[in-house]
Amino acid sequence: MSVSGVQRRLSITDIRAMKGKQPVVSLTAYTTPIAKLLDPHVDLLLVGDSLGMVLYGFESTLPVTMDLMIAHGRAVMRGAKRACVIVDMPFASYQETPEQAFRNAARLMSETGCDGVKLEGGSEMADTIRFLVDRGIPVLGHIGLMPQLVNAFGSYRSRGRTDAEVRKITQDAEAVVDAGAFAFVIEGTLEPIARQISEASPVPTIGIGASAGCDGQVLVSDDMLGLFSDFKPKFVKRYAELGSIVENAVETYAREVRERSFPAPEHTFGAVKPKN
Ligand SMILES: Nc1nc(=O)c2c([nH]1)NC[C@@H]1CN(c3ccc(C(=O)N[C@@H](CCC(=O)O)C(=O)O)cc3)CN21
Ligand SMILES: CC(C)C(=O)C(=O)O
Ligand SMILES: [Mg+2]
Repeated sequence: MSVSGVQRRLSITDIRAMKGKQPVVSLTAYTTPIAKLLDPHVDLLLVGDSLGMVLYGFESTLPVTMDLMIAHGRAVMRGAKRACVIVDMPFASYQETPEQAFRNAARLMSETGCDGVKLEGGSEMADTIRFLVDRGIPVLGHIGLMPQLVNAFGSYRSRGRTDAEVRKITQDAEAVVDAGAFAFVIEGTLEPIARQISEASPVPTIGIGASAGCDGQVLVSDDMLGLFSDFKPKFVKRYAELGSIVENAVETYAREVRERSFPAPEHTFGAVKPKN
């Protein structure tokens, strides 16, 4: 609560201060109604570029644009009263130069009102992260499996299986922390490495497919709610089966329309009483 008594959203300082104290609870949100439902229960709402695959049916996150991220960022902000809101920087909006990254990150911040941005990359993005942080844009890092690199890696296979990968991920964690990230996502990484990185990190790590060794967890909401099932990675736990619930509801509706039992008199304006 602020002095005015109006409830304020958690800041990036609040999130960073959770290190060593309590787990950071995070889920993705792309729309106002879902943001409203999740907001009271999570610390951080992530407007992920996964929306390209989940909402738009793209085969990867690469076709996602700045305009899409801004539209969904604005939608989520309208539903968030308590949670910190972070918006993903889409592919090709930050990799060119730190200046390009600043221009686009600043648009995400000013046009959505979000609290910070997330970008994928380790040591190769450290200068960019530092450039943004120094200019007032909080950055959530993202290392390990980086979906925007799917064409370079050829798959969404978990990371940390070779000594070279372990060294690279460990260096990436250090680089992202040194560059000033307030926290970072570790995706698709074997437990021992994720645990070791988390123990060494002064800022919270937020895992997805990266074990309970991380300081917090994030999942794609549609995955954990059973709404998205084009693929089901090993790390997803289904907390609900909303897909089946939707199927059953639509099946019943279709049957009732075909047998003319819907709409009933209670759904009808000026209903004509049946003659007996
Ligand atoms: N709905 C959704 N959930 C996600 O977690 C997610 C997205 N979309 N889009 C962006 C990336 C892509 N992600 C993915 C996509 C597929 C697998 C997957 O199928 N993993 C397999 C192993 C694949 C392999 O070995 O080649 C698994 O069993 O976990 C994992 C992460 C994670 N992110
Ligand atoms: C799953 C999270 C970390 C993400 O980057 C996304 O949803 O795009
Ligand atoms: Mg993402």
